Amino acid sequence: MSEVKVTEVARKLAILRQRFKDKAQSDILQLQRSAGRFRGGDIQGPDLVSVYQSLHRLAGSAGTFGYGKLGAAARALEIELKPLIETPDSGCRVLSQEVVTPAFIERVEALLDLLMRARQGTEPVHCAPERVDEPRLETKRVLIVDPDPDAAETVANGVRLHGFEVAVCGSLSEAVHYDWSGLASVVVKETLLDGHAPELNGCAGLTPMICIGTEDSFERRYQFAARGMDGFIPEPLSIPALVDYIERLSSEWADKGTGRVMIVDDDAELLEHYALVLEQAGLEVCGVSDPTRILRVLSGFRPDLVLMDVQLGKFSGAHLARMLRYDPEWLGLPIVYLSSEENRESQVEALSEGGDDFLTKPVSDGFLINAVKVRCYRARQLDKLVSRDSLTGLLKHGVAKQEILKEHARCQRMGQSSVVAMLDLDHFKRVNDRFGHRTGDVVIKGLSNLLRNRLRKTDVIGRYGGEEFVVVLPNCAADDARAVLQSVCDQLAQIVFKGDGGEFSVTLSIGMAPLHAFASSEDAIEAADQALYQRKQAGRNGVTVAGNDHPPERCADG
Ligand SMILES: Nc1nc2c(ncn2[C@@H]2O[C@H](COP(=O)(O)OP(=O)(O)OP(=O)(O)O)[C@@H](O)[C@H]2O)c(=O)[nH]1
Repeated sequence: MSEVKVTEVARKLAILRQRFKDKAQSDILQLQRSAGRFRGGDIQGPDLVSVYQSLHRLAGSAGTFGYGKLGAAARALEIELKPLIETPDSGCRVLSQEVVTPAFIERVEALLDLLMRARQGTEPVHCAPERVDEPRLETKRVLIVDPDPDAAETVANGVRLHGFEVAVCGSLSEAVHYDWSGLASVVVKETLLDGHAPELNGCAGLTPMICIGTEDSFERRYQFAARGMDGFIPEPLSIPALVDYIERLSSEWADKGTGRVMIVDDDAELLEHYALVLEQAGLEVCGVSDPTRILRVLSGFRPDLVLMDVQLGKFSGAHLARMLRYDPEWLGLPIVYLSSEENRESQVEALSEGGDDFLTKPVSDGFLINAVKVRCYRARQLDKLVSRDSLTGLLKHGVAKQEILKEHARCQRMGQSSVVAMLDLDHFKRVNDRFGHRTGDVVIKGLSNLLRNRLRKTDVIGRYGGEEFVVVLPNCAADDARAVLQSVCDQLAQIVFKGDGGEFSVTLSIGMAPLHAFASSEDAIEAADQALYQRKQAGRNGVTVAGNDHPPERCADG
């Protein structure tokens, strides 16, 4: 996040803090009026309830805005008052004499002092956003650090064929001056890690670092881990295996820093505060203050996680959580209550209705960021397990078809053009027969990685069957799609794979069709499949567009 943006966030947080202070002051004045009545022996049930609610609000929010002592004092009073609120009228009258003592009333009156003292700066206030510099990854650029320029260039060329931009450095001191932001990985030759490697101090956590080396032993691996390496890959180096490693690490890292969070809280200042803090840490946030809008917002925003207050005016967060689970689509959605409820029994009760966890208010900004990121990360990993193919990480057949259906509907609605394409590796059976199934798997992963890197983030890429893939290029004219898909064929053909029986390369056949031009997504897929069949008939290795009158040019059969 830029300095300007950090200052802007700090400015907004300061405004929120002032709003909280004004509101808290009027709440506390109200509390003092009630305390005055209590002193005169006028202790009424409704008055007690409203005092309890004000204390509860202060206890939950004051800490977040930097008034820790005020929050703690309100919390202590709230806890003492709670049994009174839960006791029937007759018992309440007896109990109130024991609880609402002169000392209790004095403590209520002293709340204003705690608010004012903080204003005069006698209470340290930690309200500025805690800066959390997260690595923001684009999985496109790789830095190779190897003192041997020829070896470095060979690796770089291999990795480039998989769709990455690659830069090369000869030493760590040169590497640390390179811009690491947005790197998918830094690949380091093992010899550079012998000795102290002080250049790497402070680099851990910036971007995934992978070591390549000849000696694969416990001692060596441990040494690399101590130097901050996130991965190790032994030589002789297989470029597809290295690319696969880079893909895996960079996708894990990218997931760690991101997430979509929906916050449901009827306290406007708190809601805005949480949203600013989380957005500043790189999360996408959608705030909902009116619980009746939850379902509508959920469908549009599709969060990884919901943070929900337990009491939202007349609505109970626990009931809302139960209601969300009516829809199978939201059965797996993690719901975390953000509440000042500390009582374990009440927490368990709320959890049993459909929530997954509790974060007790007030939470520090840093704790909130980490707690949310960890939960978003887990939710995304789980979602991947369900919707993604385990070998390639691409969308599974059914999920891909759903996405194509959605894109078809979008095209119809917006009048835009998109392209659907079916891709099939050529003579793949021969690869398996000659080099074995495991080598065949490396080829399938190689093509998946190439597709991920060559296509846009918004494109749909699915594994349709064994060695068959489907892609959708939204908002793309047929000529542009054809050029991109042809370049995928060309790049794949240049990649050299290694198997037990020697080196080899593979080719790819593609059939494509304009998604928007068909009445249904099924029809468009069928047309792309027919075009793929034509390409296979006409010699494979290339792209055929559905509906082209003349048969495709015949290519040399791979
Ligand atoms: N290694 C590996 N092979 C697979 C996987 N899924 C399917 N296959 C293999 O892919 C091959 C597909 O062979 P065919 O359908 O005959 O097609 P082909 O040999 O690619 O020939 P053309 O498509 O006509 O060019 C079969 O040998 C399958 O076993 C997989 O996950 N891993």
